[in-house]
Amino acid sequence: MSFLIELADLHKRFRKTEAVSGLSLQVPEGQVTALLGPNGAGKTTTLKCLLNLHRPDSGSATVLGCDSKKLGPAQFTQLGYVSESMELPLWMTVDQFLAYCRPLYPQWDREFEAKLLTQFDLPLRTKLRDLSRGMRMKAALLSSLAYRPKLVILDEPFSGLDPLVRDEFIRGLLELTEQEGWTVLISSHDIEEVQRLADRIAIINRGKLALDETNDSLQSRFRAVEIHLTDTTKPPAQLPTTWLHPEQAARTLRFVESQFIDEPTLARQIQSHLSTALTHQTTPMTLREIFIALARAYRLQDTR
Ligand SMILES: Nc1ncnc2c1ncn2[C@@H]1O[C@H](COP(=O)(O)OP(=O)(O)OP(=O)(O)O)[C@@H](O)[C@H]1O
Repeated sequence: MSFLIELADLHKRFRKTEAVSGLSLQVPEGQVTALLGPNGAGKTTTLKCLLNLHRPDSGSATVLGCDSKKLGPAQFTQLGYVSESMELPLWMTVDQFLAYCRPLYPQWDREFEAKLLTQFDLPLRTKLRDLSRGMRMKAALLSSLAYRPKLVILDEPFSGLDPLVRDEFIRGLLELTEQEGWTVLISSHDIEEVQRLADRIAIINRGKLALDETNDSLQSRFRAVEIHLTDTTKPPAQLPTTWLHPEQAARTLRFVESQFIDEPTLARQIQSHLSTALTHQTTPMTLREIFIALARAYRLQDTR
C-alpha cells in the first residue's frame, strides 16, 4: 500500500495552545480517509500544516512524496484543497474565476468542468460576492476538482450545501474515487455524509491520533446493547472496560460494546458479569452514534 500523506510526530503550537501534539497518520492511495474529532481537536491545523499554510514546530508532514515545507507547482497541480474558510476573489464572476484558474493547471479538463458546472448548477455571470455561501463552496469545489487532482483535501466541504447538493456531491465524489482512484482526506462534522464516503476513519483528540481504522471494522466492532434484568439491583462496579457508558434505568441496562465479536461471545460475557440478566438485544450503530460514544469516552479520559 502506498501513502500520499504521511505525518510523523507532528507538533504545532500557538502560544499556549498545543494544537497538534505528536500526530502520526498515513493516508493510503486510492481511499477516502475521514479526519474526525471534537471542536478544537487540531484537524484544520493538521490540514494547514500539510499544505504548508502553517509551519510545523517539529515532526514531519510528507505530501505526494514531498516534504510539506517544500511543496511547489509540481505538487500543487496534483492537489485539490477546499476549505470552508478559504478566500476567493469575490470581485470575479464564476466565469472569470474559472478562466483565472484554468491556466494554473495544465491538466485542467474542460469537459469535466462543464459536467461539474451542470451538476452544481452555478450561474456563470454572477459575481462570487453575490453568491450564497453554499454556491461559493460549490465554485471553490469546482475549481479544485476540474483539474482532476491526484489528492483532494477537503476541510468542512459540506458546510452551506443543501441536502440535495450534498447528495449529488457525495455521489460525484464516490464515482470519481472509484473510477479514477482519487485519494481524499476529508475533515467534517457532517458524519452522515462521512459515513457514506469514507473507507477509513481517523479520529483526532487533543492534537493526537485517537483512532485509525477502516469504516467497516469500526462499524462491525461497535454495538448498542440493551439488557433486561430480573430486578432493579445496581450492576457490579467492575464491568468490562469495553462496555462504554453503562446506564441503568429500572430493569434495563444500556451500554455501547466497543469490542463486539459475535452474539455468543457477548452472551457469555453478559452471563459472567450480570447474574440478573434475563435477555439482551444488540443493535448496529451508525458512524455518528459511534463517534458520539467515543467522543464522550475521550472527554471522560481528559477530565480524569
Ligand atoms: N491561528 C491560531 N492562533 C491561535 N490558536 C489557534 C490558531 N488556529 C487554531 N488555534 C487553536 O488550536 C486548536 C486547534 O484548532 P483547529 O482549528 O485545528 O481545530 P479543529 O479540530 O479544526 O476544530 P473545529 O472542529 O472546531 O473546526 C484550538 O484550540 C484553536 O483555538
